[in-house]
Amino acid sequence: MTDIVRVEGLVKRYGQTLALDHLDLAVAQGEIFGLLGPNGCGKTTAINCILQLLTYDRGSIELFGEPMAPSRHDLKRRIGVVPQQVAVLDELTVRENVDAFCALYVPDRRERRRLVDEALDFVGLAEHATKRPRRLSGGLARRLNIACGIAHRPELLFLDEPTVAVDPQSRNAILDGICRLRDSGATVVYTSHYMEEVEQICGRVMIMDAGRAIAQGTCDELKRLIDAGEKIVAQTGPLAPETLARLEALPCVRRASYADGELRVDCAPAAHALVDVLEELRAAGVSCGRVWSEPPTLNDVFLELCGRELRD
Ligand SMILES: Nc1ncnc2c1ncn2[C@@H]1O[C@H](COP(=O)(O)OP(=O)(O)OP(=O)(O)O)[C@@H](O)[C@H]1O
Repeated sequence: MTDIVRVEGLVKRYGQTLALDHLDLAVAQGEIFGLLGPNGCGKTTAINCILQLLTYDRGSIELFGEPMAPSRHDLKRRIGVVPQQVAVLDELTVRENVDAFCALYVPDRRERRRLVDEALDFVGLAEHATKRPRRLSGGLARRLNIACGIAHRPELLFLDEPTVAVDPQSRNAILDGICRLRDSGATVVYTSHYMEEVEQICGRVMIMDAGRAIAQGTCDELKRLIDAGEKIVAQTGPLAPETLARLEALPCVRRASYADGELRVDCAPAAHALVDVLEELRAAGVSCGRVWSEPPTLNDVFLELCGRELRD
């Protein structure tokens, strides 16, 4: 598969702050690639360097197989950007905003009318087309931000935390829309500090911390990097210490603990421990309320690789 984005050894300093520390990145055609990391890890800086909106100290950047440079307007034309902050003009209506951004790339007025209509439909804003942006809710304003970034039909789209502080309905509409863009052939780079979103839509993910790539791969590949399996949780009455000890003695169990009416059992990777755990509880005469099993999450991966929670 062709790499649409290829970044090698990217270094960016802001004074004493090393924001990007020899970052390598390769995004294949037609994938949604997630940049996942806590606030301040360098996601926005990476995107802005790739787009040549920031100068950088070292490294090489290729887009569509060609070297990227500030003067490469031919490449920039093929890119869409949805910045982290909603960046629209309050003096213009919703429709006029999308048209103004689209006009940067598409001079023909009639073609633009069709593209703007399609973009407004796509993000579900057609009925708000004549409103001023300030009359939109936060979620709808973010959808407008997206419409402005996609109306000219970019082949490569950068979305920088597009769902921060949006309502669940707009969030789902945004995530669904991004998958539809991928299905129509676009390549998407998606930054987020929400692991659930990244797991939901990204084919491959890079975990970033302190300007560095900590790990990358599919979500399943990342989870296989760590030494953790499923968590089993059971609602029970208080448990005797011997019961916890017997559970911990099971070969598939790493740790068992009890707090606030819930038994929590951390299992070894790839272990199928539920039956063994339930049998041990039954043998000890413990009855359970609700019992569930949670697979490891990207937060567990981040915790193990970086020593802290993704959101702390
Ligand atoms: N203009 C700037 N001047 C100085 N330091 C900056 C500047 N912009 C970013 N930084 C620093 O560079 C590092 C990376 O910031 P960046 O905004 O790229 O991270 P991020 O992962 O996108 O975080 P967020 O999700 O909060 O935007 C941080 O330590 C930040 O404080």
